[in-house]
Amino acid sequence: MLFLATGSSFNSVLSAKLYIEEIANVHIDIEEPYNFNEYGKVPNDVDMIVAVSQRGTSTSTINAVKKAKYSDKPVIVLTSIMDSPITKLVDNSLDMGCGIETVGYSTKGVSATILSLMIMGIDLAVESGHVSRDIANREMEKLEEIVNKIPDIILKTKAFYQNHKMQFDGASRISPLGYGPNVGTVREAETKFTETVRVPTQGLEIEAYMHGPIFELHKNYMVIFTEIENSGPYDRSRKLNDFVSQHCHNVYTITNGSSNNEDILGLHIDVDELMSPLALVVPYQVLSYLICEGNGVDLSIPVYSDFKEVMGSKVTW
Ligand SMILES: O=P(O)(O)OC[C@H]1O[C@](O)(CO)[C@@H](O)[C@@H]1O
Repeated sequence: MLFLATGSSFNSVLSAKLYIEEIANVHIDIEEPYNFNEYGKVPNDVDMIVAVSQRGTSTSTINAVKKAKYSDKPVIVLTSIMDSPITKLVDNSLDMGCGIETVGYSTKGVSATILSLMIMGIDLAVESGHVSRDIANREMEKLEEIVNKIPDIILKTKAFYQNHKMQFDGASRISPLGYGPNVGTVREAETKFTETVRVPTQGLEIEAYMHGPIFELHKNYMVIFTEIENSGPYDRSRKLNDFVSQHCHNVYTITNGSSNNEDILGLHIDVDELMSPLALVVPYQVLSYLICEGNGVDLSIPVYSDFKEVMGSKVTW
């Protein structure tokens, strides 16, 4: 499958990619739509192209759908606005069901995109005979359990922020780090912090961080690890965490596990690693909001009011 998505939608596909690949036994490529338009080709072995655009107005994703339609592959759209411009280009659009994102910065849309994609993966797995209906039902229950935990995750994140308010509000550079499916989570942390908090942020996979970016580490910067207990790379992430902590005063961890360490936000949830971005993205969203509030960032005032018009990055309708 080839996915076309940008910004938070790209990050959401990246967050769900490993789960879909595992449950439905498919391979997924994700392309930035602009790059696809300028340089891309649809590989012969692609069976389906899925364009993801929450609001359905991103110019590059719309143009990518136009180009994708020249291939002989089916093209579908996943969006939250079922009469948005992108939906006019295809016969089949799927509603991610979250409605209009009133805050302007993709938040519930990210959770809805990740959840919709995981449900699509389960449906695909059943339809292709890769898993039984019983297994699919159990997977759906697991997703529901995560969604039900979101209010508690929000509360825990708020308490964690209050304990470290000075550090979060004063952060001058943030490096959210993760691995596996949570590379999508930390990419979204990067998008959310830069869009809203507006401090330099780079979300990276732990091993990629070791190959260059770590050398910018300063004792006053902030590093946030994103960890799933008992996952394959967990020990390696802890080891890097220990190393980084020797050189930086503000090192925190967001984990599904529990901890008495005040620098660890333990969500205390039982979650499959491949589903975990659905839960672990929430603390980053809440922290973005709280830091904005703490720093007096008024999100209703656009930073560059003429940007979209000058660059044509969104279509108006
Ligand atoms: O999913 P959409 O609606 O195509 O938007 C993609 C991205 O465009 C933005 O709205 C602006 O770049 C981001 O907030 C968002 O992640």
